[in-house]
Amino acid sequence: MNTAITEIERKALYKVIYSRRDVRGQFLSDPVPDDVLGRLLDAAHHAPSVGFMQPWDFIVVKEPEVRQKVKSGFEIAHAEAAAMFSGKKQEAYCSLKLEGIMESPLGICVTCDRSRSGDVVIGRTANPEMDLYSSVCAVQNLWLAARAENLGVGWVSIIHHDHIRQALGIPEHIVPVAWLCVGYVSFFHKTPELQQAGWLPRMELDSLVHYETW
Ligand SMILES: Cc1cc2c(cc1C)N(C[C@H](O)[C@H](O)[C@H](O)COP(=O)(O)O)c1[nH]c(=O)[nH]c(=O)c1N2
Repeated sequence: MNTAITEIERKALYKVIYSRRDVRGQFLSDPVPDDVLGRLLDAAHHAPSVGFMQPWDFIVVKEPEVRQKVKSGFEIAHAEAAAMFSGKKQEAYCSLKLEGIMESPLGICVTCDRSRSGDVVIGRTANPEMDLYSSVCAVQNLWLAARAENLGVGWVSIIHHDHIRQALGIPEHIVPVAWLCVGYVSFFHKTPELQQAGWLPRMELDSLVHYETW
């Protein structure tokens, strides 16, 4: 099998990477077809994982009542976060739209089972957090696959994980990693919304790349 990537395929991949956005306020209520959802989850499941541990589970949530429980958790953590800023920064924070939990027709919670393949895992012996990073790789695969399907994804982390655990009945030994709002969108912003709002600019790549030593 020829596994070389063609120029058209390469361009498509970079288009997906550069046009992926964190979506908060542009969700449409159109349902996500099951075959499309299946492709997203399968893309996530093909992420790299430490020792091939595949520590993830995916909780697919369509019911508005369940999503409302998650939204309530966001509201609590959002109020706490607002109190951590002051003055103009607080004003700016409060003006940001930072979730689309009820607007998106679908929520997907990505988790990490830290005990999935026993105590000793290849690649995780010196750095036990590698299992969590693996679940984050699954999130990124899902995010990019969604963009390729013209679906928006928004990661909502302004919520205490125990709240998600309770809302979704997640067992004690499983760690919630991400709540993702998923759905079709009216449009994709060209640049990150936080950049557009003047919160932070994109840093110069040159300032972040070091050669040989720091
Ligand atoms: C781990 C993690 C956690 C969060 C995010 C991202 C990641 C990686 N982001 C999205 C984040 O704000 C966004 O990715 C950046 O602003 C860059 O924008 P684009 O993703 O390029 O559109 C995010 N966005 C948001 O509105 N509410 C949130 O709680 C979070 N939480």
